[in-house]
Amino acid sequence: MSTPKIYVAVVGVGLVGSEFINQLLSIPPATSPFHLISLTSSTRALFSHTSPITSSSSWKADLAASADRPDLSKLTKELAALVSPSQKVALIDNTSSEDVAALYPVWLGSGINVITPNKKAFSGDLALYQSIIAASSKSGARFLNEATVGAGLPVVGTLKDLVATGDKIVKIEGVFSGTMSYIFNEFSTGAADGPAFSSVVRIAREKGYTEPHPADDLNGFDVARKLTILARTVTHSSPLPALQSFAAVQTASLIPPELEGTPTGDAFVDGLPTFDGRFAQMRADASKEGQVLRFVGVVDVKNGQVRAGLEKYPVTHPFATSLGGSDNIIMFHTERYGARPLIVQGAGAGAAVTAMGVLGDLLKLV
Ligand SMILES: NC(=O)C1=CN([C@@H]2O[C@H](COP(=O)(O)OP(=O)(O)OC[C@H]3O[C@@H](n4cnc5c(N)ncnc54)[C@H](OP(=O)(O)O)[C@@H]3O)[C@@H](O)[C@H]2O)C=CC1
Ligand SMILES: N[C@@H](CC=O)C(=O)O
Ligand code: NA
Repeated sequence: MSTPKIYVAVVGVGLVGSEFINQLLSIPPATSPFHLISLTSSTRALFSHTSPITSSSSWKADLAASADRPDLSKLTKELAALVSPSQKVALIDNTSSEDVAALYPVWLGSGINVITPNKKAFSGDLALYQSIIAASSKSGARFLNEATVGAGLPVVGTLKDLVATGDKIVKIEGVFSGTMSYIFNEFSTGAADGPAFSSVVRIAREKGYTEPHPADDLNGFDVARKLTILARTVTHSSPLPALQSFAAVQTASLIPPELEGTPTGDAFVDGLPTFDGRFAQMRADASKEGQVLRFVGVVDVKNGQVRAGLEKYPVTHPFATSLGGSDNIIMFHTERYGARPLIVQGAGAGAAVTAMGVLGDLLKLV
């Protein structure tokens, strides 16, 4: 008897969610190990496990035409009823919602596997993270979150493998934000002048690199969340204390105080040009010293420190010479790798590479 196809439910159909659905549906149905049975946006829902969604050209219109409103507790019951020893079910959270993240223990406890690029659950309150781990180990359902750090780049999986095989992590450092990478690769090249800061932020947003609210990138919280996810992954094998939340990371925000609390991303980006002069001055100062600006993060396991901020690097440093676009670069300094760290580098944001990371995780359930 052949294994039944895995039922897949998607919550969140924005940039990453839409691309994920299209990548999933591009696997030929005859060979696909998945049945896409449910879609939930912030306003509409579709559930159809007897007649799965197969068309990448019509799912958006079908969802928009649905009379059903989103109801995650109903969805939970419907999915839990499908779980059996021979039937796997996966919920893909493609939102950045804390409310959705808070449901992971319930889903995992019901045997529903959770796959997500959403950082909130793994970098927020330690109690939520611990209840996710407990629910997963009790039911055997898996949570997979490769795309939470470095988008599709193999960062979380690499770290898990290093830890599981007994290597000792000394330090993880690098450029962890696709948005910050793009901004500073374009803005600070070593020259004394260049494009306006606000204009590169606007382009990063148009390219789909930023969080739904770009202030969540510029305040350093997105990097702090990624560092928390990595720090928690190494904690059980190191002297680094488990971070209570990403808020415990030493983070230097780039948000002008006057723009703190700006409610919408549009208003935030519209308000930035007023402060272009401040950023231009920082670029000119770095340039005078033969340096560039880069926003970096460090999980210093040996010294028990986790921090993120804007730093200056010589124009000859790899952070200045080898990064382009939304590139992330992550260096794992470990006992086994010695003086030459294991390095992962490549695009660290954008819908296509992030959705690939999510789909890659889903394929691990097969
Ligand atoms: N973009 C990127 O490069 C990367 C993104 N990520 C992560 O991927 C996730 C998605 O990002 P992205 O696609 O760019 O963001 P988007 O804002 O484009 O998409 C998020 C979607 O989630 C929807 N949503 C919010 N709350 C709910 C809810 N309760 N139920 C159903 N849908 C909901 C939003 O709807 P509405 O707009 O109507 O509120 C929106 O369509 C985020 O967690 C982000 O951090 C990770 C790595 C890289
Ligand atoms: N906004 C994030 C998206 C990926 O996590 C980034 O810019 O890195
Ligand atoms: Na990744």
